[in-house]
Amino acid sequence: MRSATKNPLLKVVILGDGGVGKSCLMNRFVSNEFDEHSFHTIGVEFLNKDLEIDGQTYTLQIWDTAGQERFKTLRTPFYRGSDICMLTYAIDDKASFKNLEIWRTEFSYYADLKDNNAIPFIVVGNKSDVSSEHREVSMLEMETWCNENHITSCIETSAKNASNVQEAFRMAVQHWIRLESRADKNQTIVNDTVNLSKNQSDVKTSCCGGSGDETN
Ligand SMILES: Nc1nc2c(ncn2[C@@H]2O[C@H](COP(=O)(O)OP(=O)(O)OP(=O)(O)O)[C@@H](O)[C@H]2O)c(=O)[nH]1
Repeated sequence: MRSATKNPLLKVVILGDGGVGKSCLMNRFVSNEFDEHSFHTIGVEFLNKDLEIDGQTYTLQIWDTAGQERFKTLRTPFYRGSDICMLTYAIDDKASFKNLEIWRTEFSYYADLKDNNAIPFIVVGNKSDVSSEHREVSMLEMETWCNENHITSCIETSAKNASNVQEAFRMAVQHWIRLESRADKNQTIVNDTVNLSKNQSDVKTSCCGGSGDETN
C-alpha cells in the first residue's frame, strides 16, 4: 500500500483469459456502465474509484489487463506493487476456469511474490447472467478450486446485470484489510522481540562495565 494520498491507495489487478469480461467488470464498478461490444484490451488500462468500508475510504487503482497471450509482455510489468489480484473467468467458458492456475502462477512470478498468502487473491466467476444450459463451471467447482489453492474469497458476478460487482471489490478490500491487520500484529511481535533483546544487551553492558570497574 502506498500512503502518499490521504486515503489508502490499493492497486488492484484484474487477470484472466481474453473475453471473460475484465474490462466490463471494471467499467461496471467504476462507471456503472456495460458495453455489449467491448473491444479486447491492448496492454493495460487503469481507473480509480473510491470505496468506503467501516467509515474508511480506500482509493482503488484498478488495472484492467489484456488477457490475450500475445499481450503478455505488455501486461506483466504492471504486476509489481499490487495489493489485490482478481483472478477472473467466465462461468460459460470452462477453459478460462482451467487457466486460473496459469494466471496465478504468472502473477506470482512477475509480481515477485515470495508468499502467495501475502497478497489477497479473489476468484471471480463472471457472466453469471447466462442461462443454465450455457453454464460450464458450477459454484462447487469454483469453491473446490479455491479451497485447494488456499484462496478464501470467491464470488460469481455479472458485469452485464451488475450482480455482485460492487460486492466483489468490497470482498477483495475486506480480505486485504484482514491480511494487513495480521501483518501489523506480526510486526508488533517482531518489534517486541527486538526490544527485549536490546534490553538484554543493555544489562550485559552494565554488567561488564561493573566488572571492569572492579578490576581497576
Ligand atoms: N453475458 C455477459 N457478457 C459479458 C459480461 N461481461 C462481459 N461480457 C461480454 O464479454 C465480451 C468481452 O468482454 P471484455 O470486458 O472486453 O473482456 P476482457 O476480459 O476485458 O477481454 P480482453 O480485453 O481481451 O482481455 C464483451 O462482448 C462483453 O459484452 C457479463 O457479465 N455477462
